[in-house]
Amino acid sequence: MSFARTRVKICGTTNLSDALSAAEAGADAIGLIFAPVSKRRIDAAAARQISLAVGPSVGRVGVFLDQSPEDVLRLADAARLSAVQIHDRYSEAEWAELASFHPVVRVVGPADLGQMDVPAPGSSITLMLDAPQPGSGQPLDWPALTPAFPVGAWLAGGLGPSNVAQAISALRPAGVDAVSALEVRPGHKDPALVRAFVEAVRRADGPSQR
Ligand SMILES: O=C(O)c1ccccc1N[C@@H]1O[C@H](COP(=O)(O)O)[C@@H](O)[C@H]1O
Repeated sequence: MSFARTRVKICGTTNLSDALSAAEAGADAIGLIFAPVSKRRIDAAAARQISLAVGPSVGRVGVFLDQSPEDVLRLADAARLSAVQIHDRYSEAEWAELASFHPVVRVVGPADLGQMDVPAPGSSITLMLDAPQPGSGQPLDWPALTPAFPVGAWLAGGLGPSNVAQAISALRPAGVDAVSALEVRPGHKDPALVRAFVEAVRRADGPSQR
């Protein structure tokens, strides 16, 4: 499958104002983190209010770590999510079950590349490569990962306005995802950095894709 332009997800959204500025900047999706360990955690009621407010053209991706598939399904419904992003290791049966209800972003690390089957085009599972410590702002060694990076996968890990073009040029991901580099403090975005990030992605895509 070829992609018209690199999709952009602004993750760790905890409040309506940040959600609306991400939408206004042109983000394709916002991320709502339910992982109990996160400094950017949001509850289902607040997430639902944001989901309903951003409108139909902005995806709402729930982010989960150390949570069961049952918890994911319950929160996805309560928060009106359009997709779920999973940082856990589930069984093949659990992935299939989850993917029968929601589009799934399955997060993998550099060590997983080449060790697993890549979802077939049209599958409801999309891979996302992230750094081993999610949400830590640590970039990966993109040139070293180029040969193994799966077609159609998304990229996260230490991305921001100043380095996303380099990452796109090395790996040509279907989408990019960022948190730490866009914040004034955990859970609170700098709208200027969010705008700069979206603009940097659009510039990296080239004029024909804008
Ligand atoms: O950001 C978090 O707190 C977090 C916690 C648990 C799971 C995932 C989390 N964030 C994810 O981390 C990557 C990128 O983060 P960064 O840009 O390197 O700070 C992204 O996939 C977030 O969804």
